[in-house]
Amino acid sequence: MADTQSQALKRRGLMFVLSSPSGAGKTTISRMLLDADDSIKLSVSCTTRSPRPGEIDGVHYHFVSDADFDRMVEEDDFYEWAHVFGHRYGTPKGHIREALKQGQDFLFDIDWQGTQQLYQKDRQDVVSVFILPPSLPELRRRLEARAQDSADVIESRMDRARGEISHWAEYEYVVINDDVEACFRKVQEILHAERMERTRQTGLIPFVRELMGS
Ligand SMILES: Nc1nc2c(ncn2[C@@H]2O[C@H](COP(=O)(O)OP(=O)(O)O)[C@@H](O)[C@H]2O)c(=O)[nH]1
Ligand SMILES: Nc1ncnc2c1ncn2[C@@H]1O[C@H](COP(=O)(O)OP(=O)(O)O)[C@@H](O)[C@H]1O
Repeated sequence: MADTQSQALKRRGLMFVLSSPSGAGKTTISRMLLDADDSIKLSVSCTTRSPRPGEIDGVHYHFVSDADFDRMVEEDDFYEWAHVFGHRYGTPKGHIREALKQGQDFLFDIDWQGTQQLYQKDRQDVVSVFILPPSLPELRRRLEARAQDSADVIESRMDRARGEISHWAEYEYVVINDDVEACFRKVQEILHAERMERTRQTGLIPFVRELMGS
């Protein structure tokens, strides 16, 4: 039987935010979600940090110079931006607002500062999820196993982890990333449930009118 709700009813898109201390697994979970779900697109951020091995410009980040970032700030091209780990990161405005109206969902891998800015601008469209590591020693193991940062960068990420974790209660959902598959399924369930949230389903009013014959 056709699923009327997912096929026919119009829906406003949502801004699905994943935050965590560095190394807790938000990039891994984001990639699993993007692979599994054609209806959500990554909001590709700009950053002044250098690419890690395997990162592709325009796919994982737009890697920009300090001067380019300055120009984008001046021209008001960012939806939100913040200083993180001595670099700047920002969400380019692009066509996000227009696309949300058309029902497009966006995934944001951003920190707590960016999440606060989205809350202030578009609270009703934001669904926020904080990913916690099972323990701090495990967080360190993951940063070391990722093997993409020098020892002093790992130290500085560990130093900042407590500060980032202290923002956990500003998020609507909190998931512990112990087993990666289990964590992914929980995050996916949150996304599926939030798509059904009544006020996002803009097609419900005409549907119910017709259902009731008025
Ligand atoms: N506010 C904000 N934070 C961002 C943005 N893009 C990435 N971040 C955050 O910057 C932090 C550092 O990201 P990254 O250098 O990729 O390291 P990671 O934490 O190991 O993935 C993470 O907390 C990201 O969520 C953005 O556009 N805006
Ligand atoms: N549940 C998990 N168990 C073990 N290793 C994990 C788990 N989730 C992620 N990892 C690994 O930990 C490292 C950091 O994950 P990553 O997704 O890059 O974190 P973040 O984007 O939050 O910095 C990666 O090497 C990743 O493969």
